[in-house]
Amino acid sequence: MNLPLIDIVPRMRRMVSRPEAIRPVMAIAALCGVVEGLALAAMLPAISSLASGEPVWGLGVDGWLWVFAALAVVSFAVNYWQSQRAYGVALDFLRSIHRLIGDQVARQPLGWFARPLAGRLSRMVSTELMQAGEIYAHMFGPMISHLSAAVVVVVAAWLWSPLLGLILTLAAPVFVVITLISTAFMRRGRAGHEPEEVNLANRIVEYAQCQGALRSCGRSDDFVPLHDALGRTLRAQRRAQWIESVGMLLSGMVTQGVIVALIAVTGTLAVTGSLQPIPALAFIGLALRFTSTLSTITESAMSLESRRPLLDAIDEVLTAAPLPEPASPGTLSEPGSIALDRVTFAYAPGGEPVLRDVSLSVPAGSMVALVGPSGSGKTTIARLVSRFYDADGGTVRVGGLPVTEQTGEQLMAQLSMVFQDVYLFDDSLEANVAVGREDASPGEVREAADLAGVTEIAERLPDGWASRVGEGGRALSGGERQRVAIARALLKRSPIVLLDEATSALDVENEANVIAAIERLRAQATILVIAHRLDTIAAADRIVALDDDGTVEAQGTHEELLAAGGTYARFWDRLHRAQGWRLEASGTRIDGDA
Ligand SMILES: Nc1ncnc2c1ncn2[C@@H]1O[C@H](COP(=O)(O)OP(=O)(O)OP(=O)(O)O)[C@@H](O)[C@H]1O
Repeated sequence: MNLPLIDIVPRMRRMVSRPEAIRPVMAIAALCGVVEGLALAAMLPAISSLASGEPVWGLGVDGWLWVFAALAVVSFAVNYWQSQRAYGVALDFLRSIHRLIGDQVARQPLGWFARPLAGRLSRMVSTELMQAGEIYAHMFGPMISHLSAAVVVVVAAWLWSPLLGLILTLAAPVFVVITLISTAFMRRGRAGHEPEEVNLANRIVEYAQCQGALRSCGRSDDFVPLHDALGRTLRAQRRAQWIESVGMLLSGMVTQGVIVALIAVTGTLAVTGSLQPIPALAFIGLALRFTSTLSTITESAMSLESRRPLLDAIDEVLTAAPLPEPASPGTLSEPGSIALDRVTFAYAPGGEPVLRDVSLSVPAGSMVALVGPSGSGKTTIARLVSRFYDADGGTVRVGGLPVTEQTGEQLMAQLSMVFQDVYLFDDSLEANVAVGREDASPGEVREAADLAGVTEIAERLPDGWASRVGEGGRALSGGERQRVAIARALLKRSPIVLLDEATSALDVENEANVIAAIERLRAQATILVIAHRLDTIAAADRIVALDDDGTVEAQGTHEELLAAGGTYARFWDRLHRAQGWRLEASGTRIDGDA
């Protein structure tokens, strides 16, 4: 069991740009506590003086009232100073944590973003960081000042009367124990419902994203995963509330118990004559404030504990290890080429391999088509080439150098990715093409757009090149988005293009544009294409056919593979019949044998 302050403070020091500013804030908070503790302790001589009418320690009632007034002014000033400094640290945290998370995100391999942790990011940066900032602004300071006030009161009680000092000292460990127990209950409760809440948030996003599919099945009111997640979250919250309330109940009961015990002990001492009645009364007043200070510390510890899951999540993002890479770029022995040498890969560590012993080579300037049944690992190969993940066995080379020996920047400079789920920014059509190369002139942007058939899209849209494409590019069709991605690749002029052809049927115009754009890409880059269309497969210099167990079934030219028969010949035949049927049915038969 950990007292929150002990392990949370060092963790939070790593999240600010000026950790050295935290110590003064804590020191000032401790000073606040000292002043508060002195004011509480001054009750003993002040009440004694009031009751006896005699000066105590040279001060009468008036004198003690002045002491209280002076302490109140000092307390106000120190509290103000402390909160200003604490806000400064909280603002520093908010500024630097966004940068730290941003840096981490930029260093992570692309595969990291498929993990649930990445989904957690948006919730984290939108709401949870503010809550974490509150720890600096509102939690550390009061907790420390209450702690130091409690210490001052105990010391003052010892000085006033060792017997009273002993009584208060004995009460303190009870609160330490109760704080440990309550925070443990709180932690247990949170651990139960936090994962369910994250899951619920993911299901809500999924529900919003799959509205089209649900409505088309007439099931938009009945999304079972969301319903289940909601039920589980409610049950987990109820359970957590029970567990947390046990902690709070226990802490409340013990506080009351300690108060009663203090009053009983003091009363007994007064009755037996060990303590004068007036000092006993003053001591009871002090003891009441002392216990309320201790119980405030317990409450603060519990509030701090309630923030632990979000600190854990921030920590998990900040400590996520990027894929190892060298400090400086290596030398490329075969620029523009790709080679996989006996590559094996599983998404889950120790899980069933998705790729087994895959070897293939894409010489510079060639076009190689990857074909195979759904789930055979074609996209996974493209992901390993772009180092979304590292292979478990074998070597992936780009430009002749293993991807693990290249810096991320070096690898990305060689690649353009034109995948099916092309993401466009909510900006103009022109700006979306220009993303391909930062220093491209407007003329070069237009030229690339022209070659990829994007000019035709611009001419159709009401605002031409300035038309906004909507978030993710939703104002454009899938084929149009892919043309924009090809224009980016043409503009970037990277030596290698990884292309995942659209599986969905493109309209005739889009299809013709995409085919023409691929031809232009071919003139300037090596292309590794995940091919779904007859024309692309037939036009490739080489074809790599994968089997559904993630092995390479055969590779060679189209003619060689057809002549060899096997899976590829059957696959070709099926594709031929399917696409031939589709094109004839649309009334615009295009020769599928092209
Ligand atoms: N991020 C992931 N995490 C876990 N498993 C995955 C992930 N992505 C893909 N897989 C699994 O890996 C296998 C290969 O998937 P991959 O997408 O590479 O196949 P594919 O040949 O490209 O399929 P398709 O033609 O349908 O796109 C599949 O069984 C798939 O379920």
